[in-house]
Amino acid sequence: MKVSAVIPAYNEEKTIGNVLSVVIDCPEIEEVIVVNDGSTDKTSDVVRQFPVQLIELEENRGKGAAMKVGVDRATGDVIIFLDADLIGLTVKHLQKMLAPVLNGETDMVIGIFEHGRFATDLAQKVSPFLSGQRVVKRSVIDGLGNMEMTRFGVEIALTRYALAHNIPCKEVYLENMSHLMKEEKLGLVRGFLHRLKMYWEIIKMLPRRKSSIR
Ligand SMILES: O=c1ccn([C@@H]2O[C@H](COP(=O)(O)OP(=O)(O)O)[C@@H](O)[C@H]2O)c(=O)[nH]1
Ligand SMILES: O=C(O)[C@@H](COP(=O)(O)O)O[C@H]1O[C@H](CO)[C@@H](O)[C@H](O)[C@H]1O
Repeated sequence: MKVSAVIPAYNEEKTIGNVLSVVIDCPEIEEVIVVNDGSTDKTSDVVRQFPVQLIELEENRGKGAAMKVGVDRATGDVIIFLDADLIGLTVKHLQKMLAPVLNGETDMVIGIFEHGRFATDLAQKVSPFLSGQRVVKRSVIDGLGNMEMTRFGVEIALTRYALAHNIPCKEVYLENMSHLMKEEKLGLVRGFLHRLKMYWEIIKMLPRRKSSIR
């Protein structure tokens, strides 16, 4: 099975170089596609220093849309999605995530931070289904109709789709990995406001409760 990496990136000039230097060293990954989701920093300048494909979106369209654009360009049967702000990524992490799909054990893998940093470990312990580190068979993604609308709800949408269709899914632990938090990127106040917006985008993808009014 051919593996494509799809990396959505919005203002990640500080971290995307380290992520790409590891991803291009992973022998199982045959193509790497970065989708610059309307960044206003030097994300694209950094990406151009690597032998990867770069797709530029003129405006910010949200994470789910950036991922969909990347999937549409990708030619692999298996897609590994990675965030561009990872800290501590290694080739071993990538191989640990890829193995269960490549050996036929499962159709989706979710990578969970472990022993990285307290705050990011805790977030993923509480809500592992939000993690952006995923390996997914293309056939699964193709079934998800609304990916481009989901923004930060994309992971919940993927997880819900897998549950609804009995698609096998496995979690693997990614030791000593973390990511930059919104508050670290944007400052406490702006970061927190962006966090609230993200939670709203996630909530919108949750199933609606049936009305109790008869
Ligand atoms: O509108 C957005 C928001 C985020 N991202 C990317 O999605 C990944 C996960 O985002 P994260 O949870 O780190 O949120 P952020 O802190 O970037 O808001 C990162 O690679 C971001 O650059 C994106 O492509 N478009
Ligand atoms: O960990 C979380 O609470 C959020 C927000 O992370 P930050 O610490 O604000 O970067 O990030 C996760 O959830 C997002 C929505 O599902 C995903 O898109 C991210 O990949 C994931 O890291």
